[in-house]
Amino acid sequence: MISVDEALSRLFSLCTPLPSEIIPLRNAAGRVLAAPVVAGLDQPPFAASAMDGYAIRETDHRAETRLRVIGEAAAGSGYPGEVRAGEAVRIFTGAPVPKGADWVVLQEDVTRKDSFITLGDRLEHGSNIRGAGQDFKSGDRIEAPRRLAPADLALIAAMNVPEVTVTRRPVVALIATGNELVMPGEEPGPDQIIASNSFALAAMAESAGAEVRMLPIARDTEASLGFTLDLARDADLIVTIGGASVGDHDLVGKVTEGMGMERSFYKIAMRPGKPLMAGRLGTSVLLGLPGNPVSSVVCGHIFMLPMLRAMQGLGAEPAVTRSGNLAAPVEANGPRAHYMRAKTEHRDGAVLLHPFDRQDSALLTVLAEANALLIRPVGDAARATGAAVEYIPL
Ligand SMILES: Nc1nc2c(c(=O)[nH]1)N[C@H]1C(S)=C(S)[C@@H](COP(=O)(O)OP(=O)(O)OC[C@H]3O[C@@H](n4cnc5c(N)ncnc54)[C@H](O)[C@@H]3O)O[C@H]1N2
Ligand code: MOO
Repeated sequence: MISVDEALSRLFSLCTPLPSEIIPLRNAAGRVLAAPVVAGLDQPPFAASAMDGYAIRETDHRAETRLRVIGEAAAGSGYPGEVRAGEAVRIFTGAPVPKGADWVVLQEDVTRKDSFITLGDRLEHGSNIRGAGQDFKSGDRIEAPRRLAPADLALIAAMNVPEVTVTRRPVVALIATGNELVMPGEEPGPDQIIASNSFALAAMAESAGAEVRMLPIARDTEASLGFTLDLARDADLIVTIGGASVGDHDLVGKVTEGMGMERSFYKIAMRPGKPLMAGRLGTSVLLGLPGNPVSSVVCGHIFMLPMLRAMQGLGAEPAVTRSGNLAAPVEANGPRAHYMRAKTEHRDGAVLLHPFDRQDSALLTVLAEANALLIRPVGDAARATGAAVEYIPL
């Protein structure tokens, strides 16, 4: 059995960044930038007022000065003339500051009578002017790769860039396997259960930017599995669920190899997740997850999500880990790295981890309560309350 790190590094070597495509900015949320975005203008393009008030000269910004109002500047329609000493232009937030003016006095700080204003006796500091290009300048860049967050979309829009070059979404084909499975909403037979894992895995893959195809459940026959795998041929990543272990009905390894899969590995020193398998099948990468619901989802976090990020050009990075402290003692760990379902508690600036008592890899109720995977390294000794540990936030 290879280690989790070795498995991940073999998986990364199967994943190459996908080609890029140009898409409208409106559709770019969550996509990964594949080419830099270059600003087409300065922002703001002109010195702009940050407040509603009066544009004046700084030398007139003196308590109780009286100034003549000579015109108005609003957002979208500036004042065409110049502000001279002793003059003011009524100005609104976002309007270009007229020539000659280098200060905006707040309307709250003046009294207006007819076409004159008188500044108060207590004046605020600060010019209330946003300098041209103070946010960004023409030619400034947003570098790739970068997953586009909502604020990035606003920034790109402000740069006057209506389309972006992004990495194509990885196409993920999800195949649940097993005679015992029926889809939610169907009537299970006496020996059957509901297929559940695919729903978590589909949601996870989609949140990582993938396009997911949930294929029909494959039955435990070579013909059914072969037929369903054929439907997945054009996917970038084929994820099978179940049928990975050593039972007579665990056919994924046999069938995929019969179809020409070059196996990269089978079985890893991980709990849950031991019977993980991977390889290349035609132009796809195949990730064979164990069927136990928790095993498949944990492997989804540790392997599938980093693979999807690598395919989108975000580099070969494992799941993010954080440091915390045990809120309860844990027993010594065995020969497989254990990813224990746990819940975090924030206390006095530290993160405390409460591992769940029940760690059976079939317990979806526990998984749904967990927000962390507490990592127990291979052969780790028993640890007392307070011991420093690493965890993966879920
Ligand atoms: N003799 C051995 N038996 C087992 C071993 C072993 O080393 N020797 N490993 C165990 C471990 S660890 C795991 S993990 C499981 C994984 O087995 P499979 O990948 O072959 O999974 P299945 O047998 O198909 O299913 C396991 C379990 O999960 C249920 N399942 C499967 N798919 C789904 C689904 N899509 N949604 C919900 N539940 C699903 C299935 O009904 C089984 O109960 O093998 C151990 N056995
Ligand atoms: O590897 Mo299995 O997932 O321990 O239950």
